Parts: sequence; structure tokens; C-alpha cells
Amino acid sequence: MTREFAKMHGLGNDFVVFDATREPLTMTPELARAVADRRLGVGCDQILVVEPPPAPDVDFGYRIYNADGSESGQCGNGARCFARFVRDRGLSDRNPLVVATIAGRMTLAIADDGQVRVDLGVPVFEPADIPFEAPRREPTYNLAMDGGRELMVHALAIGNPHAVMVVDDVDSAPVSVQGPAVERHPRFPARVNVGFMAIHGPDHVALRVFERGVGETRACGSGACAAMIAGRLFHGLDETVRVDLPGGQLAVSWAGEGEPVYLTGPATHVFDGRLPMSMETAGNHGGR
Ligand SMILES: N[C@H](CCC[C@H](N)C(=O)O)C(=O)O
Repeated sequence: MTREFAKMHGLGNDFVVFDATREPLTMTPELARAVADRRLGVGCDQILVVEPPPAPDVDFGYRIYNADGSESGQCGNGARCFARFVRDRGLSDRNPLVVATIAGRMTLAIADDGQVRVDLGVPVFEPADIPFEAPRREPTYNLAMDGGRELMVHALAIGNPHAVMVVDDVDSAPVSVQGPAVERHPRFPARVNVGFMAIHGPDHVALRVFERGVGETRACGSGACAAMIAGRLFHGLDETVRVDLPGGQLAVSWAGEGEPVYLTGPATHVFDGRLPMSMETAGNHGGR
């Protein structure tokens, strides 16, 4: 049995998108890993599944699986591609769309110029909600790392957990070393996405993100939101900020605590294809 999919990306953060609105799709960690494998499968950072609405007040369910097979409650770049996929496939002509992930609701609006504006909801900062192990909420947290080093991070969640570090220069930031070390730090019991932000001005930052369950990606929408939020709270950023990522630029707007965060950027369709759903039995013997 085969299954049709669309290959899409948001600034190079790439996705395999399945329509499960008419035919259910059981996405297992094994199948997700097989599909995401860049040698044995299609290859992607995340798999996105469009599901029927789980409640009467939403238009669709939105499921997100990382390349390592783990499920996430948020994917900002993916949400833009989700909206484009739904529109292109004629699954709905509603605009904006309201979708439900496992972590909450999001609103997706396609603008006339093709850009998509996503409401990712209200960020949370209490350690228990991130989740992060700390006795109380602090502006920054000192993470004790192997070898006795300490790293200072901001921590928050917007449907998924983020640790944000401020660096002088993203190009020289030790993403490949500190990214995995923080992603799996024991104080983040569900692991964490790790952002490295350089502040160029009150309305302009550069960012690289080592994503939970994937590694460094060319862009991370929720990571851009998390970095801007930390920057606005603790480093004087404006209400709307341009975020330069390796794959391109996103715009993030956030009015302050208790308010939703908005992400605006492109969504690109690359090609359609068909997959044998028996892939998970094909096994995933390749590395990533
Ligand atoms: N690429 C996504 C982030 C995926 C988050 C995932 N890595 C996790 O939370 O486990 C984005 O554009 O927001």
C-alpha cells in the first residue's frame, strides 16, 4: 500500500506532509524515522500530518514528528507549510485556519503575497510548564555542563520547549558542541530545542537552532519566536523583530507577557510523491 505526500519547506526547514483527513495514518516512531532518513527514505527535518478536526472549534488536527521519531507539540515553519498544503489541496478555503496540535491551538492566515502569519499562542515560563527542573522561574538559568563549565540560558515553551543563549556571533557559535549537550541536559526532562542568538539591534537578531530530535536546521520558526521573546523580555528587543536564520529571514511579533506570539514567513512546495507505507518494515539502518 502506498501513500501520497508533499515535500515542502519553510526557509529550508524541510517537511514531508501527509493528508490523513480522509484516510487515517498511524505514524509510528519507526515509520517517522524511515520517512525522514535522508538516504533510505525521502529525507526531512519533520513529518507533518493533516488530521480531521479533533474538536468542533478547530478546522484540522496538526501532528508533528521529528526525524528521530519523537512527537512535538509545535512547529512554526511547519504550520506555514500546513496552511499552504491545505489551501493547495482544496481541503479548506477558510482563512484563517484554526488547528490543534497535541500542545494547543494555532491560527494560520495566508496573506495575499503568499506569506503565512501564524499565531503560536501565549508563551509560558514556569519551569513545570516548559518542562525544566528549577525551584522557581528566573530570567536566566545556569546549566552545569560536563567538564565543569556553566552555560547561561533563558528557558520557555510555546507548545515546545526552548533554551536560548545569547552569543556575540552566530557563525562562530559552538552549535555542534553545545547544541546536543543542552538538548539532552538532564534538567530538561523532555529534552529541548537550543537557540543561539546574536543581537544586532532592537529590531534585528541572527539565530541558529539545534532542534530537539533533529539537530541543527536551516531555520526554526518556534525557535525564532522563543529567541525573540527572551530577547524582548531581557535584552530590550522591540515588539516586532527580524530574525535572520541560515535559511532566510522571519518576522516575529510579540506584545509581551500574556500575549500571543506571531510568526510570519514563506511556505514552499517542492514536489509530490508516493511512498510505500511498508517503509517501517524496511527498517532504518542508515544514520542521519
Ligand atoms: N522546526 C520547527 C520546530 C520543531 C520543534 C521540534 N524540534 C521539537 O520541539 O521537538 C519550527 O519551525 O518551529
